[in-house]
Amino acid sequence: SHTWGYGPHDGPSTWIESFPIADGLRQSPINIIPGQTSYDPSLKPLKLKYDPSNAMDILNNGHSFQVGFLDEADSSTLSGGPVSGTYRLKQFHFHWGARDDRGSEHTINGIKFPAELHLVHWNTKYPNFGEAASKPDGLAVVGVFLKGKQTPFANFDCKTVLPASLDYWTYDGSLTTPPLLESVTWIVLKEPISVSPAQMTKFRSLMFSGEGEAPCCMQDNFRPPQALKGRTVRRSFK
Ligand SMILES: COCCCN1C=C(N)c2cc(S(N)(=O)=O)sc2S1(=O)=O
Ligand SMILES: [Zn+2]
Repeated sequence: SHTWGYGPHDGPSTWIESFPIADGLRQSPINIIPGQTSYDPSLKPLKLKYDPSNAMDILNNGHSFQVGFLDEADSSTLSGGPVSGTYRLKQFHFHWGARDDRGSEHTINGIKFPAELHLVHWNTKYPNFGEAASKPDGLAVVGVFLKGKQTPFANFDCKTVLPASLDYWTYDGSLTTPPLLESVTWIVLKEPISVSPAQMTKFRSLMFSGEGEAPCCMQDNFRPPQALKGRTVRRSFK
């Protein structure tokens, strides 16, 4: 089928039919094995600057929901960390499971979290997002695990969404959804943030299906871990 999804007939195992790069050398997500990562003292601290006034819209794109940001200026940016230059925030979105025992895309020692947040940034050395998305250093996505916990969840503001620690793992990877472009420097934070059961229920009440179609709950919208193929995963912390 020309559209891709997460079901039995259009899910991750079928994507290679339309996107041969699915079996490429730097595919994402991956399973992170902390004992097999290498500490790189030359890695700089992550520098994240987010301006809530840049938030523009929220959209159900049929495979997640995403919050879009105005990216005409360097007001919401990522710099430092494993990247050089300045990357602008374009959108953030989530991946989650039908139940709390799965949902994240990256895993740690095979452990899946209930959900994972992706903050997508593009390299301002390129003229726009579309150009950047096809370059090996074009995108930088910050991945944040969500773990279950009874906790009130204030209004969603990028400043409050990040955990206390910005310690991270980093590796060269790809988009985890078609077109699976191998243009992403992945920066996966070690410390998860908390999300309440009510929040997870809200995620699972979203729909893959559109208006007037048979309702199909949006859940299990995650790609399983892909082969490392010789890549090194570096960490910013001892
Ligand atoms: C030219 O545009 C190519 C596609 C653009 N994007 C669509 C996605 N599904 C997508 C998934 C992303 S993820 N799950 O790897 O962070 S980032 C991202 S995205 O960069 O915002
Ligand atoms: Zn994602």
